[in-house]
Amino acid sequence: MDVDVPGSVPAATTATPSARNARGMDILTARGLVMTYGTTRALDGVDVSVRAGESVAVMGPSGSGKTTLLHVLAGIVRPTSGTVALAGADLVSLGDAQRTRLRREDFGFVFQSGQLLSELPAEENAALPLLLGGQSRAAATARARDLLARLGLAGTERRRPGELSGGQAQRVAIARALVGHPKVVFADEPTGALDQATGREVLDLLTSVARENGAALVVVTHDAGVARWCDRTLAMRDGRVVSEFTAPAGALR
Ligand SMILES: Nc1ncnc2c1ncn2[C@@H]1O[C@H](COP(=O)(O)OP(=O)(O)OP(=O)(O)O)[C@@H](O)[C@H]1O
Repeated sequence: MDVDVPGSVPAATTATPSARNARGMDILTARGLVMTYGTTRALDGVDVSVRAGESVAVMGPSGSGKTTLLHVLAGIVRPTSGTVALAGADLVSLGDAQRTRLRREDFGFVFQSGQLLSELPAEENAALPLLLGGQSRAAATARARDLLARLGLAGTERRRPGELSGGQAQRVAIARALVGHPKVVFADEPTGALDQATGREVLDLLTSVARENGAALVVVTHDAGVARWCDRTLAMRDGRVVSEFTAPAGALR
């Protein structure tokens, strides 16, 4: 699809110092990202900064490099060249074990669908990162239940994924992404498998609950209405960020 970002203007003219400092310090900074697959330049010189607690939507046509950018920012793949730093620490040069630990402790992930374990009830699915990290079952499920309630799922904590609607299952996945107090949540088409109304409800919850929990959010989406909930929207084309829209300060979000 084509990007339709209302009022979008070239990136270089939007990021004024006052707007950039509105929410906090840069937590994630990428410079000069290039990613080539054979002759394809999936990323062709991308600079991106994400501030602590900020929500950033990434939009663009199919093949423009959105998922590649998300994976490089999250340390899932190494770029061909360029740097990614989390709170000043260079992700690209870390060893695999350190990058895995950092991903587990500092990042949360929400994918399109199919990420819950079918045999576990909602609260254990949501608590999983804490349980795997060695937290007590009581503390982990208490935190998970709090988040599930905030996401409108009070009363469904003991249901297994097969007993939840698609929108409810994605809300459990959001709880799981946030349960460990990550610095950044990455979401790749988190509403792609949902109808538009349910998808918008889930996006609204994802952005507001991430904000409440102090997590920055980077979300790849085809829903042009996402600018309504995110602080900033980046539009990509041919491996580059071609425009950027910053929501006005004080916008109702
Ligand atoms: N592992 C890979 N091997 C080879 N080429 C790849 C690989 N991953 C991505 N590409 C190519 O890089 C380009 C960008 O892909 P990417 O998945 O990042 O785009 P996208 O904007 O997320 O697309 P979509 O909206 O369709 O998911 C495409 O041309 C794609 O074919």
